[in-house]
Amino acid sequence: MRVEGKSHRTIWLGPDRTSVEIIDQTRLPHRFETITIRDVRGAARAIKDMQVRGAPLIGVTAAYGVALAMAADPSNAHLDDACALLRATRPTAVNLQWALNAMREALEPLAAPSRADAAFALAEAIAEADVALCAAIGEFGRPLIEAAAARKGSGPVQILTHCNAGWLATVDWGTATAPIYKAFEAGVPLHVWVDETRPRNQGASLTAWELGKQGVPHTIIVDNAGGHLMQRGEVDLVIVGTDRTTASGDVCNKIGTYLKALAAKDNGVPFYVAAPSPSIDFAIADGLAEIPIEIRSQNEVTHIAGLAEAGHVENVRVAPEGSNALNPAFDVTPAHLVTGLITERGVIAASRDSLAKAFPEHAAKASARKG
Ligand SMILES: CSC[C@H]1O[C@H](OP(=O)(O)O)[C@H](O)[C@@H]1O
Repeated sequence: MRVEGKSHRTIWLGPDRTSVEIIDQTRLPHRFETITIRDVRGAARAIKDMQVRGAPLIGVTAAYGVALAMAADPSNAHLDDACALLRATRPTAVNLQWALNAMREALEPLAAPSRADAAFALAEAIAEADVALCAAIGEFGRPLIEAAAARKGSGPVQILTHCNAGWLATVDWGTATAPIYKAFEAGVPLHVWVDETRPRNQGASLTAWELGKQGVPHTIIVDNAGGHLMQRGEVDLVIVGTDRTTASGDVCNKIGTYLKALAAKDNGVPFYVAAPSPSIDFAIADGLAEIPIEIRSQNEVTHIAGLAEAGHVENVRVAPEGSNALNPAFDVTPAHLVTGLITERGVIAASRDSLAKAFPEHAAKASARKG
């Protein structure tokens, strides 16, 4: 998307084509800083420390990480080590596994000397495919917002979103924000309620920054205000992202998503999930039982990142010394609470049959693997 008049993607090849540039998202919204990743360890660190985050972008960064590894040492042993290092960074977003499997399947049959060029080409193709997937999600999701505007008759469509499933979480457009950007560009009057999304505030720090840069009207709210607004008719629809959606339509997303889905169900508010196919795990059905939930540092709960007077970003303690904290980074929204999945192939029901019909090749591949 455009930032300060320039078109920006979240990840791109360095000028020497043997390094990768990323936006350091831990510095936003206070500082727009890019960093250069020169090896697979740098890629792994960027994912684990959430300098890059968001399911699609995690997958793309891992793909480039494998390419950097092949540039250093294209041996089978190093390919295995690189994939293991990247796989261990964050467990929940299935895009990471999807990207690593795609890289491995493409590279293993190749002779070592040709692997680096092939790996960079595939990583770039995965990045470009993400842009197209998200743009398609935007086009299929836009009519949902237009229909809400028509139902309202007057006033902006009130959309609530959680965490950051914006262009910062992908290569461009975002997933949940893609329909918002497309509708906004089409002139649909809209306003976005931005869940701050504790503990890392991806909403307040990233989604609000994105929307502000694109001129989209928005208001930051505390996570616990969403149900209150829905009860008062202030939310026309909810659109969120996903880190892993199962073959039966269960949706794993940032912690707090499930509570928004419950409030939406109780108030008759449509609850949509923007779900590109690399974020769908066709190999599993039961999200609660089968999706690994990342448990992150207690410090993310006991401290909050802010901009010090001196201009640097620092963590400030908000909890007493000695208090424990538990920090599950994701939760699972069961399919029956999901109004629809906005995919790159259309808006579909959150059900096994709909997913298998929309993505028959993926369902067949998963079924064949099960034997
Ligand atoms: C477009 S998927 C973005 C998805 O990823 C976020 O998690 P994190 O910031 O921890 O990577 C959040 O669950 C978003 O919905």
